[in-house]
Amino acid sequence: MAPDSSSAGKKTLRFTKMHGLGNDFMVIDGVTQDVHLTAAQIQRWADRNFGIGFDQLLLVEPPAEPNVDFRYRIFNADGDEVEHCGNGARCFARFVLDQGLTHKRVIRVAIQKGTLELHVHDDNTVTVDMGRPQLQPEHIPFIANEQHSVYPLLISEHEPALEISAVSMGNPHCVILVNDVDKAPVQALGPLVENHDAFPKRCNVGFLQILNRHEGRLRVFERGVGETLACGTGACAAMVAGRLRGLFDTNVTLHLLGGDLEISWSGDGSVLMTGPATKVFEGYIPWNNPTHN
Ligand SMILES: N[C@@H](CCC[C@H](N)C(=O)O)C(=O)O
Repeated sequence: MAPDSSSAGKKTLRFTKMHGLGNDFMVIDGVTQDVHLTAAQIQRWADRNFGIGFDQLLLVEPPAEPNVDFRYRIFNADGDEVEHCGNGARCFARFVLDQGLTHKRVIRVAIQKGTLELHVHDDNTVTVDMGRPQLQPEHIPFIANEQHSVYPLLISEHEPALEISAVSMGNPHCVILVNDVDKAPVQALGPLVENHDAFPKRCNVGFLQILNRHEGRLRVFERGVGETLACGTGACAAMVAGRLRGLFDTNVTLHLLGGDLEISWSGDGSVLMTGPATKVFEGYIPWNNPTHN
């Protein structure tokens, strides 16, 4: 019998552990469970030694507006709520189908900024319409006087400025072209760029190696997490950066540490992302609903 997961007093919370190419998630059904989370609680669960361990926590809630099926909220491992998560969106779609929360194969979901449409295919991959990239500096946000596809970013007085692209996929991304991702200084540069003054809301930092017009390799140092095995919004931002520089065609396969994503962008309109979503296990965790203390 399942432990008592009712939300009155000190009980348990039902969750599912999932991943999209190794970018891993604790996914919580906030439709049938009454869930209120604190940043400290999320940090404890995210801990890979003392908690469940994950890059992001995904909270699925009933819709708050018409014409959408659900609302889905995203929290980084550091407890901050963020705007968007591409790998998480695919896992969200699999989750609501697996849990019987919907039978639809085309699902509309509200995120912090706007609405996503997700298509679940027969092979269980999911295509997500990730929306239009935003390039105006004030929308990223990025400090610059005018919009360019490449900006100089000074990290140290003693080093030449980095050449970066700044892209919002709803969340802020900085994309740096490198010759070989295996040798990219991800751990050294990642935190410096993530917290650079030019990105007032911090940023996710992508290191992109172009292989040819249809293929690239990508590593991402994620805001609020560190390097992850894959980043869906990061892959879309890398596609946009590569295309703005004239280096990618419309359909590109991006090889991430955890596997491949297919990204399409015509140079205008929405970016489409297709990839897998995998369930690992379901569990219950002791939980004291903070609103019932
Ligand atoms: N892993 C994600 C992105 C999650 C949010 C990101 N760390 C941020 O702070 O914006 C993805 O697959 O897109």
